[in-house]
Amino acid sequence: MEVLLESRALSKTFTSGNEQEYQVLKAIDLQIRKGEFVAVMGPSGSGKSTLLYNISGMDQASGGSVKFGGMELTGMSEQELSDLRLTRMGFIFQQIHLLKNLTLLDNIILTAYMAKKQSRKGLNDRAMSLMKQSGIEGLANHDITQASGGQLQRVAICRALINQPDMIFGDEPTGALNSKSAGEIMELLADINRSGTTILLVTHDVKVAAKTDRILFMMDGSLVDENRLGKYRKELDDLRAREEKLTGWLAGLGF
Ligand SMILES: Nc1ncnc2c1ncn2[C@@H]1O[C@H](COP(=O)(O)OP(=O)(O)OP(=O)(O)O)[C@@H](O)[C@H]1O
Repeated sequence: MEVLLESRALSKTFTSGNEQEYQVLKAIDLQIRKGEFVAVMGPSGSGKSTLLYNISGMDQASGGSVKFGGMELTGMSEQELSDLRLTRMGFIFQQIHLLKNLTLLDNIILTAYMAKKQSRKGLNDRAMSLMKQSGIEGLANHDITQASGGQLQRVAICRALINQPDMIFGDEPTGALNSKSAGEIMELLADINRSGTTILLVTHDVKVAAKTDRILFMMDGSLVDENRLGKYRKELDDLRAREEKLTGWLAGLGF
């Protein structure tokens, strides 16, 4: 499979208040292939979110290279990065960030509509079809006060998919949900992945990671190990066995 995202010797350094430099990412070499579903795990503060921001062009690396779809991100202007994120990437976070005075459907299409590249009718139709696929088509004209946390995360997933991105980045997308909703969101993401969208997400949750193909383990700014579980097949695979395999692996890494 073709490589979609690649980093080489990616580093990120922050400068603290007293001018001390603090290296959060240390020479990260990473390859994500088209169609993969990858999770990043590791201790708090190990640099997982920073990695996600730097490989998706939300933040600028301090050194090394990041290529997405063959294009070098380091050195792109803010406008170029913003266009790339809007047209080829989708983002989902623990905090959902929806606007309260809009309907859920309008929340889904807002950013794509502001980019003025697609008609309102085309966006509405696509948003409705995504809402249907996500099991929330009945909520199109509701606002954020009329939906549960799990339903709002589905809205955020529809928003992330509105421009048919090549890749979705998720930072703890199930972190604020109860375990039932988290499981359902992961089933939805697994379906989206099966239909071709590459996904990378950061998670602390073994149950979440067990539904991905490959789990990277990050420690102190470096990727130190990975576990290839292979694609999760809902009807055939024993999810409990995948979770146990991961739990044993993580325990071996001291996590
Ligand atoms: N903008 C910033 N300025 C300064 N330091 C930062 C900044 N962003 C992150 N850091 C520091 O970088 C380190 C890694 O943070 P990061 O959020 O990437 O870790 P994480 O593995 O995602 O943690 P968690 O699991 O707790 O979310 C932390 O020590 C954090 O304080």
